[in-house]
Amino acid sequence: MDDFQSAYQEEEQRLGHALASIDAQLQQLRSIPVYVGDDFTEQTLEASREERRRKLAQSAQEPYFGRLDFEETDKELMPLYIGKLGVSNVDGQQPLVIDWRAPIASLFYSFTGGNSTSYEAPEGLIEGKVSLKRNIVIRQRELERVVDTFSEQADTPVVSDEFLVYRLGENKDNRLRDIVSTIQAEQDQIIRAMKNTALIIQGVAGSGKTTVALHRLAYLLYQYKEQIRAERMVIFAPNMMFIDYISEVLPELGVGDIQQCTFADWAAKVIGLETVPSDGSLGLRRWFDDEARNAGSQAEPIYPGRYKGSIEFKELLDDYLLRIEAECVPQLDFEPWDGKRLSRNEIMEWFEGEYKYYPVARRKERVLARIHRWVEMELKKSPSAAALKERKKKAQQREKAYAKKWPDLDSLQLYRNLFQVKKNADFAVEDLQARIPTAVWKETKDSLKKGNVQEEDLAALLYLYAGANELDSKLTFDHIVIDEAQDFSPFQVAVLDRFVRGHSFTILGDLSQGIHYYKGIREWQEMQSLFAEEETVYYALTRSYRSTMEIIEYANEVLRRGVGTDLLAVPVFRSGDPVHLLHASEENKLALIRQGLTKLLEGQYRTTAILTRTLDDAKILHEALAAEGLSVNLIDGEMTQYAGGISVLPVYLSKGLEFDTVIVTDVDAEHYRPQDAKLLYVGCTRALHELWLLYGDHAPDYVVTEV
Ligand SMILES: Nc1ncnc2c1ncn2[C@@H]1O[C@H](COP(=O)(O)OP(=O)(O)OP(=O)(O)O)[C@@H](O)[C@H]1O
Repeated sequence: MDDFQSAYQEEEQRLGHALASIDAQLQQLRSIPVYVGDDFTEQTLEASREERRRKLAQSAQEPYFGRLDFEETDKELMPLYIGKLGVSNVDGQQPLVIDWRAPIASLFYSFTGGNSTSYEAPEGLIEGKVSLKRNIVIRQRELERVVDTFSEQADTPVVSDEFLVYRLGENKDNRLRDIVSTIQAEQDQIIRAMKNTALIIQGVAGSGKTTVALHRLAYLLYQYKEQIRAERMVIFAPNMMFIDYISEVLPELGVGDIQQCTFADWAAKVIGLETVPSDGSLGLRRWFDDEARNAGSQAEPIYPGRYKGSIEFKELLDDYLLRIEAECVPQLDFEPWDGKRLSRNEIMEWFEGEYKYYPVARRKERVLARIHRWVEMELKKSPSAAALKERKKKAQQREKAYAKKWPDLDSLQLYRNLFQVKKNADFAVEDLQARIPTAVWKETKDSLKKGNVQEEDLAALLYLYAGANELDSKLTFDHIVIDEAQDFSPFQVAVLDRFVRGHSFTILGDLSQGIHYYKGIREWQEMQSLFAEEETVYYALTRSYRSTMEIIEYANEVLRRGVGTDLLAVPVFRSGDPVHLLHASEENKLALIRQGLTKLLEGQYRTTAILTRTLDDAKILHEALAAEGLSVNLIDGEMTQYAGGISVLPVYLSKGLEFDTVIVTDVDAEHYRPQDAKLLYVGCTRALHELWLLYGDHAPDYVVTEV
């Protein structure tokens, strides 16, 4: 019997033993009648039994995916079996399967060869030696595959990528999946990083940023179970379709209830806007489809979105908030009835003294309540019942009138005041206005006048809200994930920092995919500088797991030529077809697209994207393909679900997604301007196995047409 056969047999036996133990525990739990009564203690016990039943039933299908033989210094060698959920043996004394998030399981991911290794446990650093790292595929209780990625016995004992490459070669369906069995060391480091840190992650396309962020949430919930709750964690994602695309990973990891939304949806809810400002799809269209808007301009223009997302604007609002506080109390005494007076000085004393540490809207509320109490005390001193009645009536009217003299501290009203939308401003703002670029000021004022709030105004509105009001604990988070963070502004992150405890952020993105030039960041330093040095850690992920080597090398060349960046992806050694570079004309375009669809139509692949430059192009192509009898989905930015199969979409909406094959159409100078290299890079890097590029007569300089 060779080594492989004996390993397989050994694992088959061990699997039988593990399944028998899990089945026995499950049976025992199922034999306990389900409690349906009203006793609270019994209900709690029943809930925990139900949770165990659910977990054991899940483990009974695929109990583990890896084995690590670890010999702790001066202790016996222990084969550790690692799975998505931890399971003890029948008597509950020994671990049968170790949860992938447990400290010791980190060895499975961080071990990269060598004689000694260590891991961080709650009791300190544990040292020892690894003699075997084995990947085990179990599907529906059957052992399918055993691959040793490290063995001390091997001739060249190094950790190999064999299993990873096997996994990456699989076809994907229309959902992102968990990667617990193949998390790489550099990804593991991010997943297990300390909770109270603002992690900033620059990761090349396909480096697993989104996936890693989702695994990190599962890890944090496991590691800090006493301190955090799933409902108080949030993922900010670019659109609802993307949220649908990632929706299976967390349930696969046994995690539910984490909030997932766009920043605009969440912000509009907090501020109480009736409609969510149109983001993305409309804004993007205007920008990407309007060639004229950029033509010829060399210097960077002032983009209102960049300005309103800047720390400079935040600082202006800090000054504005100080002004609001200083000018909030009306310049008059309060007279509940003739002859009785509460001076403004006294009112100011309350406002500035006792209530000083409350946010201004709360202070206003407190002061008005105090005035009301003062009135009631004074009323008691009335000389007669008739006088009391008369005074009471007057006081009621005057209290109302006096309250109206106070400014409206609703954040939208404050913002409108800053842009002088109202005739009689509550606060003097001329000096502040002078600091806002005129074009931005005018555009914003016009838009607010029409009753419109734009997406780029949301950070400021939230900031005014958070500055003026006491934040309800229901509004604050235990952890915030920001995906595609290169399209976020520093101000957005700064304002989110007000809504999270301990700067607990996972901020991920890729500057090479920063296609929303009019609002995103240019350097990660713009985000890092928001935090003190000890509050933030920066990681760079450079290995790309999604695409074949051929695709990554091609996409890298686009970046090298078009952007001159050094943020290039390093491929995992997985080879596939050369990139299909085809000259296309209006006449043969559909025929070439059909060629690119072959494997999907034959059932070998499950997803193909045809990427156009604009939404209008996508609509036209969608119609043409549908007329040929193909079943094609048009993705237009308004969709909330991603169905897989053949999709036609503008390239800018493909961000974050991936497809077995990608066909990029219209790659010519008319559709791709010199500044669109990043956009093309995004398109190319969506492909897992095949990339087809249909270029026209005049391809931009950054497009290689021969390989
Ligand atoms: N360690 C890993 N093992 C197996 N697959 C992995 C691993 N890391 C990432 N992947 C796969 O690589 C692909 C890309 O992952 P993901 O979408 O999370 O990357 P990303 O960095 O967010 O990409 P992009 O910025 O290009 O949208 C996914 O199919 C994911 O399953």
